[in-house]
Amino acid sequence: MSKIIVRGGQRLSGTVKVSGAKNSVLPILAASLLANEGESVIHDVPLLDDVINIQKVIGSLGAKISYKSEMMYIDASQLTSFEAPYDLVRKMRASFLVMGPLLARLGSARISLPGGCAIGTRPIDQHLKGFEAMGAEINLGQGYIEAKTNGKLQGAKIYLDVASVGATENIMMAAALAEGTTTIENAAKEPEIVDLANYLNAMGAKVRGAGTGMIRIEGVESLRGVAHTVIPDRVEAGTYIIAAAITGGDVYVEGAISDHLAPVISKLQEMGVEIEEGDNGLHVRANHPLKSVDVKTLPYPGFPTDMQSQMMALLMVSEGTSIVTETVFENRFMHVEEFAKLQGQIKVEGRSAIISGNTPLVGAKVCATDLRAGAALICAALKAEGETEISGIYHVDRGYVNITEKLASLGANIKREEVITTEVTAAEEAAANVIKEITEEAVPVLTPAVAAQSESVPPLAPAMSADSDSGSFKRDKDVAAVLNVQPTWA
Ligand SMILES: CC(=O)N[C@H]1[C@@H](OP(=O)(O)OP(=O)(O)OC[C@H]2O[C@@H](n3ccc(=O)[nH]c3=O)[C@H](O)[C@@H]2O)O[C@H](CO)[C@@H](O)[C@@H]1O
Ligand SMILES: C=C(OP(=O)(O)O)C(=O)O
Repeated sequence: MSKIIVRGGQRLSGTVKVSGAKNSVLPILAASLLANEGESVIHDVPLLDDVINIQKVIGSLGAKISYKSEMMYIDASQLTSFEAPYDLVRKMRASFLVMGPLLARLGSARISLPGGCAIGTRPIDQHLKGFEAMGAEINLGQGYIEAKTNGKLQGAKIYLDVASVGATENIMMAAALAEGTTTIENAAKEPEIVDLANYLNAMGAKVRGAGTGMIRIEGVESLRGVAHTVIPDRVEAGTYIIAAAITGGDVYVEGAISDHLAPVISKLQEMGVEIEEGDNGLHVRANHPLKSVDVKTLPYPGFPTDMQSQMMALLMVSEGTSIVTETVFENRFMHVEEFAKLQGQIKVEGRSAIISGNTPLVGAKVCATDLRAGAALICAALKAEGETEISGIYHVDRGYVNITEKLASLGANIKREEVITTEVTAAEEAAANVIKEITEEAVPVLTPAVAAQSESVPPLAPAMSADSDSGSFKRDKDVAAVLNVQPTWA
């Protein structure tokens, strides 16, 4: 376990380079499973905990996968298993993205229910609805989802009830090798969807319309491994922009793409932050006081939920009152309690948080309750008076490459310390309880503190064999209901 210690008050200046996007590289690595010939070489791969984890998942399926100097090499010509086991999948949401490729390539997939940040119920009903429309039979039980097809998947017309990023990606990958044409209506439009479509098309797929609400995929016979460079991480870039702004700094965020960050840039400019387009990045300058603004998270091209907590950190020290409304995930305000320990003044009312600005933040011991909450606490700590100690850093390691080194290079007084403890903080317990409430019927639960320490050796995935066809998987309506939980505020 690690903690990050920040002594606030340093104004950031200099250049910081953005790494490849976590949310692009994860589906792209999963899509590599679709190639039955040739090696894929993925460039600008950020070596994050999530990437290491999906590398293990892909390796456990029999593909050859290795990493060197920000490049991932994948040869999926021989797959030996269609099962992604609990020990690997529980750690992150995106591991469920191997379901579509496995189903399309092998006609079978058995995947544990996915983990990820405890920011909401995060059902997967839209993924399953898509697979079923393409002719897959889905069974649920013992915390696993098993999908099977009789022959090839069939192209279908699929309307997503919510514009889910993961469901759009999973269905797009499955449809790439299906027979006939698939349309995804109300598809997610995120830049990571476009990146995945570009990769699939380079592999030989026929995907059109990615980046719009209607994606059309004409199935092809086979796909091959190719080289591809992952887009820069817009959330990492946004986090450094906020870090610069909160310290009244002057920072060049190299690699940041303004189009991908349009709503974040607009809101920051409304607050008085200067953001200028450079040759290959964004130049950020801020002079306090900054003005308050209201923010509402929405699917792309709206304000990203993954930037909500970092924005809230900045609003705490800006002038006036702001309202932040979270519409994507129903439990994404867990950082508010942690901000209160830094003396932030925030009141939560349903889906909105009301932030009283101009608060002098004071350092304290806090805990990252999820990935972006951890990043937001680091931003707040950069402005707080005195020392802030942030635990729960394993969340941050899922999404940020070398965050302490990058911020230190901009002049931040920040360091990382390894700690050996079995203590579970109240915040970690709360985060674990959320996962528990959501999944107690479906998957066993480990508290994050225990989970982070127990690097258990994953069991060997079963080789493909006839007995995988056993009737031990019965559709369990109760579990299905759990998977389809509606947000409490909907
Ligand atoms: C690895 C990755 O790319 N993660 C991103 C992805 O997560 P992820 O793909 O999990 O997020 P989704 O877009 O699927 O979720 C959006 C909303 O749809 C709901 N939903 C989703 C699927 C489903 O089958 N049924 C359903 O109801 C979710 O509960 C949520 O309320 O998009 C989120 C929203 O931009 C980001 O915060 C995550 O960083
Ligand atoms: C919520 C996030 O990630 P995931 O979907 O992998 O949990 C995130 O990147 O902020």
